Amino acid sequence: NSFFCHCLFYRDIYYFSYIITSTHEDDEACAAALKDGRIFLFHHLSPLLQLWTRNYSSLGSDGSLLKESVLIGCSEQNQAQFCLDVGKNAALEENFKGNFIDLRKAFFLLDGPEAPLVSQALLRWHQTSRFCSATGQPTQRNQAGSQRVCSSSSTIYYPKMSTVAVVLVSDGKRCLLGRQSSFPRGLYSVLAGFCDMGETLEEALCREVAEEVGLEIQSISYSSSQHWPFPHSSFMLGCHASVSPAHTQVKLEDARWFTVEEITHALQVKTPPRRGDPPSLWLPPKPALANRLIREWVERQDRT
Ligand SMILES: NC(=O)C1=CN([C@@H]2O[C@H](COP(=O)(O)OP(=O)(O)OC[C@H]3O[C@@H](n4cnc5c(N)ncnc54)[C@H](OP(=O)(O)O)[C@@H]3O)[C@@H](O)[C@H]2O)C=CC1
Ligand SMILES: [Mg+2]
Repeated sequence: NSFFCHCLFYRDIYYFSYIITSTHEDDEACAAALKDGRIFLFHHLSPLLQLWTRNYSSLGSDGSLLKESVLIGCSEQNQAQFCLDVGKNAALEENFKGNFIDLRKAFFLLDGPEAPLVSQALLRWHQTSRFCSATGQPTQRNQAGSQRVCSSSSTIYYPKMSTVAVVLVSDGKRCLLGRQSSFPRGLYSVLAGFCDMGETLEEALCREVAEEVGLEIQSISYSSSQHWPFPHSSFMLGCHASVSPAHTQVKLEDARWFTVEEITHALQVKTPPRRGDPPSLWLPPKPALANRLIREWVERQDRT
C-alpha cells in the first residue's frame, strides 16, 4: 500500500512538473493557464492577505497588468498559480478586501503549503533584472516569467538563488539553537550559513558550525529542503548532525543547549512573547524548515 502511495506521489510530481515545464516554455499555454489560474497579489513585494477570491476584473480590463504575472507552479488540484506585483495600484487593496502586509509578518500568520514564499523572490528577481549586466540593454521576459533575455547579446537570465546549509545539532540528549540580535525577542533557531563557492554541503555545515559555535560536528544526515525568500532568494538544505557529548562547550554567547522538555513546551507556544512577559523560548513557525528539523529531533528523542 505504501509503495503504491509512493508511486502515485512520484507520478503526480512528474505530471505537475511536466505541466509546469511545458507552460514555462509555451507562451500561449501560459496565457491560457492564467485565465483559470490563481493569482497571489503583492504590492511592493508585500503579499495581500485576503479570503479566497477569483475576481481579477479590477486588474485591468485590457489584461495589461495580468500579463505581468509570473508563473509559480501548480496546486495539488492541478491549478496554475501565479504571482503579480500590482506596483502603484495599491488602491486594489479595497477591491480585494484584504491587506498588503510585510512578508515576514505574513509568514508568521500563514500555515501550510500555501505560503507563497517563492513568489516574493521571483517578483524581486524581475524587478532587479531589468537590464543585461553585459550590455546594459533592457531585458525582456517570457510570458511565464521563468527567464529574461537580452536581445542584443542573446544572453538568457534565469532566477538566481543562494544555497544555505541549515543544521540541527544534537549531543544525543539536547539540541543546540542560536539567535541573532536581529531576531524577535525569545526566538531561537537552528544554525545556518551560506555555502561558499566550491564547497560541498557537508563542508559548509562543518565550517558554519565551527565558525558560529566552535564545535566539530559528525554524522551529518540530510532531512529536507526549502526555498526561502529572506534576505533575497535562497535554497535551504536542512540536515541533522551530532557532536560528541564530551565536547559541547559553545563559543557563541547567543547559542544554547535545550532539553527535549524545553523544546516540547516551546512547540506549544502560539504567540511570540511580548515586552514585559517573563523570558520564554519561541521557535520558528511551522512553514520554516527549522521548525521541521526541530520536530524531527523531538520525534527521534521520543523513539529512544
Ligand atoms: N527556513 C529556515 O527555517 C531557516 C532559514 N534561515 C535563513 O538562512 C539565511 C542564512 O542564515 P545566516 O545564519 O544569516 O547565514 P550566515 O551565518 O552565512 O550569515 C549571513 C551573512 O553571510 C554573508 N553572506 C555570504 N554569502 C551570502 C549570500 N549569498 N547572500 C547573503 N549573504 C551572504 C553576509 O555577510 P556580509 O553582509 O558581511 O557579506 C550575511 O550577512 C538567513 O536568511 C536566514 O533567514 C536560517 C535558518 C533556518
Ligand atoms: Mg549563521
